[in-house]
Amino acid sequence: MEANTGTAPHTPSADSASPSRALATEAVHAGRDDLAEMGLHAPPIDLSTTYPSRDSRGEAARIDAFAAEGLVDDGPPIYARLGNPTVARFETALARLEGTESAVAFASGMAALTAVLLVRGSARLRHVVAVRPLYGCSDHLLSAGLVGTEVTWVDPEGIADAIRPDTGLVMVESPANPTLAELDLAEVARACGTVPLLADNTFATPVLQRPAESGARLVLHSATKFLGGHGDVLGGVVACDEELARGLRQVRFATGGVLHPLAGYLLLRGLSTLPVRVRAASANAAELARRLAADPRVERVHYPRMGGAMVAFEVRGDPHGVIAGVRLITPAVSLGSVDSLIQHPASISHRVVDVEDRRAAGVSDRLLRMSCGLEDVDDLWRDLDRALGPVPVTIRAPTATGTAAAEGLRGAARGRTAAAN
Ligand code: MET
Repeated sequence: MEANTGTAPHTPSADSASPSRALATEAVHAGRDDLAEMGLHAPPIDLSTTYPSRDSRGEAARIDAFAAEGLVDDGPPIYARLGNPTVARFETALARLEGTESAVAFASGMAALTAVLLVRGSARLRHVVAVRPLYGCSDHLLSAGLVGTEVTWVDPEGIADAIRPDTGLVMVESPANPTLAELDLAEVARACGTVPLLADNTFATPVLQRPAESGARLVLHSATKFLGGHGDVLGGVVACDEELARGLRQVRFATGGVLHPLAGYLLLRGLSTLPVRVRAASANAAELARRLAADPRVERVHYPRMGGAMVAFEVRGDPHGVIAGVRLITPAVSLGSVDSLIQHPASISHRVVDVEDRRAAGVSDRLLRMSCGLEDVDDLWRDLDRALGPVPVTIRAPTATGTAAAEGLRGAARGRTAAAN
């Protein structure tokens, strides 16, 4: 049971006043700074749905403050939909890793994105400017206008011109799901002017990139992926300034897409190994990207300049055959686990995107997306090699096309990734 000690574990920025510490240190200590004082080592899990209080007048005032302004104080949360101390530890830690004032956690990445759209929409800023590709369900949520938004899709160069008086958000993902295309986030942020930029940082993680340092006001994660890291917890989180966080807490309270405390515990635990996992998985991905780029059965390889655990590649043969052929690598959607996963975006992660839009965004029907885990790289290659099938005698040598892909592969070929620097 999490004790309500007055150390405000459910105040997201509770330990943001501590001096700047390196990412590896924050990963294992942030969100846990009060534990020694409490006589604990492992973070406690608070499963309470409600919190007793004999002070109804005080609770009324606190509910007013929370509902009207998203304000959190040092007291217990009243009811689990307002907040939870275990979840707040994860929020504190993630905000520290992303270098933001606050973070607000949700039941999933899609619940987190929905809350952002609702916050902006409630200020009558319903228009969103977005750059493809995004994760398929993010694209679908915007395109279908399911929460009342209207989207204008643009190339990065078209962002400034697409902004209107009612634009409430610019949304990008870099490296993008699933093509791994990279954007210059500082340049994108400049093009946004005063409109908040939301950067989906799920693929990079704060280990490789901290979008807030480049001017993104909102940093989105599907926490299900690298933050959790073990494929056993669903969650989402937005790292941002406290002003936006208050709006997000109000929406979370009103709509109920809260993160379960056990998930909060697992995500906090996942963060402690995030830097080590991302670096090890990146080394595997860089090596596989290099081997794939040299393979005649592969048409094109996409690997980000910044490195990372994701690699995408277009096969000359049948992509479904590769999915059916892997034995060590798990043929499943999702990413960021300790074990390797592979999926066919046109069939799964980007199925809900209109086929023409999908192809125009570079998501070809022959594209496969692999999330590299921590296995031995030679075992992974043996599995991929077998799944790719026999080498036809007549086919050409592969090429790495696209500037990011080509640059990334040159980096990979040198055995260099951003994570290793
Ligand atoms: C339900 S499909 C996708 C899940 C996850 N966001 C992915 O890109 O793999």
